[in-house]
Amino acid sequence: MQFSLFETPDEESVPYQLPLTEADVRYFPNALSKNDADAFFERLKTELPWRQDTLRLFGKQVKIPRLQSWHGDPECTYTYSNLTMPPNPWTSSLALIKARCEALCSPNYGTKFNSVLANWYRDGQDSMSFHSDNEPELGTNPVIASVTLGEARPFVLKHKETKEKYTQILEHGSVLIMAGATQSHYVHGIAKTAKPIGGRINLTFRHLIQRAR
Ligand SMILES: O=C(O)CCC(=O)C(=O)O
Ligand SMILES: [Fe+2]
Repeated sequence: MQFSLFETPDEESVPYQLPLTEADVRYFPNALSKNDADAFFERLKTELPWRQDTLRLFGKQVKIPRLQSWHGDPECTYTYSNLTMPPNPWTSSLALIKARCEALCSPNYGTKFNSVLANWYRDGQDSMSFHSDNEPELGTNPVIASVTLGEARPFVLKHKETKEKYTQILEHGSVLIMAGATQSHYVHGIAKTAKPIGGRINLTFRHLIQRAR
């Protein structure tokens, strides 16, 4: 399969700064062209080694309501909700999308990503509860690039103190960049919906800091 990753010229990917206090969140609606986004969506569904992970909650093993796959440089073992995940290697599509996210980050942050968490929301019953991406490995004020492929879903940011909520619909081919103090002041999540909807793949690119040994 041939990807024309930079089919969308940079100047068309104008970011929208979300009107949030104590946060820095930018939304690029057409970060990937429609053709590339369609092709990546189909390819990632079959290319990634999707796992159904479970969590221990109130003494019971509970299935996480989505499938996941963790990828990155070899040193990027990730601990998430008591799960320790050694990284799967980069695939060609993940590496191409990573390059696109780094290009979008370059004017403001110059972040290079070394890992990505892929989430597959199979239907409206799959979700992600409110959380902050504030694991110690991410360091202070992490830059996180979140890519959406497939069904658009509302992404809700909630201020930790005022509880004020802001919703951004994340569309097919979009990239959302969270930076600055966003993780310190807000939680974010994807709610379930009873509507009959299709699948969505989300990729959150991160830069993990290696702990001194
Ligand atoms: O699916 C999304 O848009 C959010 C994913 C997310 O918050 C995460 O992986 O930490
Ligand atoms: Fe998150």
